[in-house]
Formats: sequence, structure tokens, C-alpha cells
Amino acid sequence: MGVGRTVDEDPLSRLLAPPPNESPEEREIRLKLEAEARLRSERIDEQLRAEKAALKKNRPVKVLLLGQSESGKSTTLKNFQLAYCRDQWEAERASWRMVIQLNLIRGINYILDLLAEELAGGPTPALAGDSDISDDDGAGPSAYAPNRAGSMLHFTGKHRLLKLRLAPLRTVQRDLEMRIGAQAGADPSDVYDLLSSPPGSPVMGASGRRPQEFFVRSATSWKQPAHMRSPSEGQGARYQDAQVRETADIIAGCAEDMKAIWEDQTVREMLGRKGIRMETTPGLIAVRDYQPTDDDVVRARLRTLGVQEHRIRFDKGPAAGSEWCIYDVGGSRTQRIAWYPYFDDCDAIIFLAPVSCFDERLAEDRRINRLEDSYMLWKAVVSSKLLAKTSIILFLNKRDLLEQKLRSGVRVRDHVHSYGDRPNEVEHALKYFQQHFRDILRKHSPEPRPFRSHITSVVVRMVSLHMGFVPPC
Ligand SMILES: Nc1nc2c(ncn2[C@@H]2O[C@H](COP(=O)(O)OP(=O)(O)OP(=O)(O)O)[C@@H](O)[C@H]2O)c(=O)[nH]1
Ligand SMILES: [Mg+2]
Repeated sequence: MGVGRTVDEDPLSRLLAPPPNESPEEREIRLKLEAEARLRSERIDEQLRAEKAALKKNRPVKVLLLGQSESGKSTTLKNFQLAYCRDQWEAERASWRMVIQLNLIRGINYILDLLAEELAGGPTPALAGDSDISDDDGAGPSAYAPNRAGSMLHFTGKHRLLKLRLAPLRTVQRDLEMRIGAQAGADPSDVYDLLSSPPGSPVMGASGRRPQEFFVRSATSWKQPAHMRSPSEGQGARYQDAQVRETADIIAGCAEDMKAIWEDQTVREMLGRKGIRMETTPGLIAVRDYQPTDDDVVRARLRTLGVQEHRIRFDKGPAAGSEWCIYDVGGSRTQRIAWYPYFDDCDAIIFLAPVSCFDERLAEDRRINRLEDSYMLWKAVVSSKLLAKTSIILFLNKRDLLEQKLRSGVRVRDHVHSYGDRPNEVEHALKYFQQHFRDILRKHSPEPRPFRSHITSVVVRMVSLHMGFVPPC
């Protein structure tokens, strides 16, 4: 194709082309003007670049915490806050006490619901006629319910009495939920959520029905003292303190009964056959002047809904002087769509993959293996063109639980067939999972990037939070 034809066809080129009868002097002047214009344009570009860099330098480093639900994102955030926002951490301790109390009370009430079902004949029908027999402790009639193997669970008047005596905990639960502002129950968009459970709570279902989790929508409002949240209602600090004391009194008053129901062999059997594991004990939390330790706060479970922004100014460590804006996201499937707007302009991502979950299924979709889900999510993140320049670091989390699980005899190869005959030991399993994540990154990253990963148990206080990772400032 000839040059003349191109100029003819392209109006812009025609406009910029030198006049056909240009003299040498005119040409010299034109070239000089063009050179000056080019210089000016380059200066403007340079200035824009400098302004953009300065803007970036002055704005906080944007860090996204990503991963499936219960992968440990919020717990990682708490580690940062514990290390770098000590004053704020102390100020929020009392609010976390409410969350921890609520976790406990919800767990106990859940057990009471199951007990009530069993006493009333239950989802597994009690044997009519045989159900009420003479009481062995004089507190009322007893009931029998068949277990999976067909043998009987022997509920007695003692169980009815405990149910009755623990009834005040219903009001405590409602009161705590109101004070925290927690929306108890399912994420409105999460149709499968009825199966999710709070690991920080005393009961945890491996399968079948589990207690609903609760969440709060805002990152900060629930942590402020309630009287600061609702001044218009005229509820003064003294009234709030009285409420806090009353809650602690009722919980402490129920401590013995909570312990009794907790340790009861028939109740344990009932939970066992429903696939529900007992986690923590009510012991320490149920005392009147309970003050959560740092570890209690780090472990307290409060499900994240949406995307919550937290600012942290570092006064020490490799990022000293910088401010980070950390976005903690809700990880369940229906919430992931809300992540995308935050990909733009993101400096770094900490991706959490819980490695102990190789034999578990997603709470929101029981068909999906949790490890498979982490692989899929990791692939989606590392292959995103929007994130091509973003630093990504992988935390292979819940190492402690992986170790416990393997020690208890669960075999990786029964759930991950490609694991083959490798030894069923934690280091081998970790190496295997890590390699899989590395392969996905190598294969799907739009540009070559380093594979940075750490093996973590984020409930255990992290020694170095930066893990050799400083996002580009
Ligand atoms: N044992 C153990 N528990 C952990 C670890 N990391 C997190 N957990 C617990 O797992 C539960 C879930 O942790 P979160 O940090 O709330 O999970 P998340 O990723 O924020 O979950 P969503 O908010 O639902 O997206 C909490 O009860 C934590 O205490 C770990 O490394 N080891
Ligand atoms: Mg969370």
C-alpha cells in the first residue's frame, strides 16, 4: 500500500502531513516547532507521571485479604491489629468479650434445641410407650431416643431440669445480639448457609445440621461502646455497664449447669451421632469478671459480610512509616462478586488457603471440596489481568489443624486421589499442596511472577507479619 494513499485515506495523517510545496526554510521552521511541541508534550507527560507517583506514595498501600470463608482472613487481620494498633485493640477488647460470650451462648442454646427435639420425640422418633419411664433422679420422667445403631439414648429428668434452668440464656442471646448489632442467621444471599457453623463457638458440625453463624455488616460500629452508637436513645454509659454486668451475672449463674450439660455423656452421644464436635469448654468464659485474653480475641469467630476496610499505620518493621488500607472480605461463594471492584489499584493480595480442609466441603455448597475450591479461587486470582502487576502472597493456613487431622488418622489420599502413596505426614502433605498452588500460578499468571508462600497457623500469634513481603509503595 502506497504512502500517498494512506495520507489520502486518513484525515489525521492528511492534516499532519507537510504541505506539498514546502520550501527548505519553511521545512526548517516546521521541524523546529515540532521539536518544541514534542519537548513540551514530554515535559507534561513527565509531570503527570511524577504527580501520579506522588499521589501513589501518599496514598495508603492497598492490601486485599482473599480466600474462601473460614480460611482465616479476619484472623490474619487481627494479627496485624494486635501487633500494630495496640490502643485500638485494648479499646475493642470489651466488644470482643460480647462476641465470645455470644458464641458460647449460641452454642449452648443450639444444644438445648437439639435436646428439646429429642425430648419431644425428635427427628428420630422416640419410641412411643417406651419413651417415658420411671425417673432415675426424681426430677421428672425420662425419655429414650434411638441412635444410628438403634440403641437408646437415655434422657432423664436431669436433662429436662437443665433445659429449664438454662432457659435464661435465650434472653441473654437476644440481648447480646442486639448490643453487638449482629444479624443472627444466614447471609441473606447465602441460600446454603444453614449448614455453616462458627468454629469459635462451642459446637461445630462435621456434617448435617449446624448452628447458624452470625455476622455484623459494619467493620467498626459494633466495636464502639453502645452508648456512643445511640446517643439519641438516651442510653447512658451507666445503663450499658449495668447491662454488661447483668449479662455476666446470668452467664455466671448458669455456669454450673452449662458445665453439666457440656460434660453429660448422653448429650455428647446425641451430638456425636449428629456429627457435631464439641470445641471449647464454657469454663473460663462463664466467670463473672471474664476478660478475654489476646488469644481469645484472635480466635473469636465473627463472620465477615461484604468488604470491610481497616487502616493500619506501621510504626516499626519493614513497612515502618507507611499506612496500609486492608480490605477484609466475606469469603463465601455468593459474596465473591463484591471483591472485583477492589482489584483495581490494589497493591498486594494475601491469599489464604486452609490446608486442613482437604476432606471438608463448602458450607454453602456441600458438593464442593474445600481444597478444590481454594485451587479454583487461586487460579481465578492469579490469572486475572487486572491483578497482573499486583504482589500476591499465599498463606497455606491452618497447619496446626492439618497436623491434628493427620495424626488422628485421616488419610489425604482418601480425599485427594492424586496424592497416591506419599507418606501421610504433615510436611509431605504441605509440600504436595504447595506444589499444586505453584503449578497453577506458573501456568495461569498472565505475566511471570514469583511464587511467594508461607505455611501458617494464624490463630497462633505470628512472629513476623510481613513474612519478607513488602508491597510496592
Ligand atoms: N486452628 C486454627 N484455626 C484457625 C486458623 N485460622 C483461622 N482459624 C479459625 O477459623 C475460623 C475462621 O477464621 P476467620 O478468620 O473468621 O475466617 P474468614 O476467612 O475471615 O471467614 P469469612 O469471614 O467467613 O470469610 C475462626 O474461628 C478462626 O479462629 C488456624 O490457622 N488454625
Ligand atoms: Mg472474616
